[in-house]
Amino acid sequence: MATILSVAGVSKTYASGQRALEPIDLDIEKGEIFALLGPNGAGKTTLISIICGIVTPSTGTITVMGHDALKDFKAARRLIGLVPQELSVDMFETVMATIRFSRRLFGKGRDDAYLEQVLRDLSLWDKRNTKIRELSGGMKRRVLIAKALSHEPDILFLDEPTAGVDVSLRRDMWKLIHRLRDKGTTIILTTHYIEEAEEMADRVGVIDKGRLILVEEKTELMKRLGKRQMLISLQEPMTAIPPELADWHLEIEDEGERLRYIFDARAERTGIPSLLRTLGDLHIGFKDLETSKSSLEDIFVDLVDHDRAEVAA
Ligand SMILES: Nc1ncnc2c1ncn2[C@@H]1O[C@H](COP(=O)(O)OP(=O)(O)OP(=O)(O)O)[C@@H](O)[C@H]1O
Repeated sequence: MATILSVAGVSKTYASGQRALEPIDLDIEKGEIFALLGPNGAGKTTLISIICGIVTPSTGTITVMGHDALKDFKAARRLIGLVPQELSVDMFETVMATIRFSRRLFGKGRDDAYLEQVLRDLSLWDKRNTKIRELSGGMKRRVLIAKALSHEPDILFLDEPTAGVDVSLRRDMWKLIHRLRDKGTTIILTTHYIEEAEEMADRVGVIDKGRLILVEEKTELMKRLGKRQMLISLQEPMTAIPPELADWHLEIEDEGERLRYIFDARAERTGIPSLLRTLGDLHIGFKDLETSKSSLEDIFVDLVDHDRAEVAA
């Protein structure tokens, strides 16, 4: 895969003295969906704003398809579309006028056929002559995406694309983002919703207190750090784990009604058959078994907690 965007040694200390980013190195591959995860104030918006030329970095360089984003700002910026968190449109303009204007700002010639396609893809075509203030919140968000796509960018940044959006609209957005990727757009999004990253991202970056603490393929990450667990609902409550079951490190839950067995999702041998055999030998009856995998959310919380514990130590 070719690198489309390269961030090298980018750090930021705001004029207030607030250190928002420690030096960050990150390469984005052409055609991927990259999700940047992090708690509030971690530095996600700062990083995106630096790449998009809205905030000046304190150190470092950014290269967008061979263009230095600081020295050759216009050329680099033309390759990028940004969907900001906040509404940034003239509410009294129509949808079509807004995106035509935005396209012109980037020095692109008029191309109504392209803009029609963008609006159709976003289910906004019927609203093209509607003033933005008359649209619903979800539609307004789509206009922001249309605006960001108006100049045919190669890379699309979405800062919290579905914050405050209801579940069905969120799912529509996910489909839309997938479609854009299928058409060849590279997508970088920030999100609080881990489910969003789990659903969409090819790769995940985790940022905490201005440091990029991890960048990894999502499926690898989930395999590597994911755990599985089995819940065993007992016929008779248990007060203490019998010594014969010590090897499995079981936990007693629900006042003895359930046993929890946590095991490694990668392990070939899970220990479940021998555990069940031993339960049988001990005449411990169970009503139900339930297994589940940890979600990206569990992994994320573990990672950030672990990172904070290390920084504090
Ligand atoms: N213009 C600014 N001046 C001073 N400090 C700022 C400025 N913008 C952001 N910060 C600080 O920089 C840090 C990182 O903020 P940033 O907005 O990048 O985080 P974030 O990960 O996007 O957070 P959120 O998820 O809440 O949007 C925070 O401590 C924030 O208070």
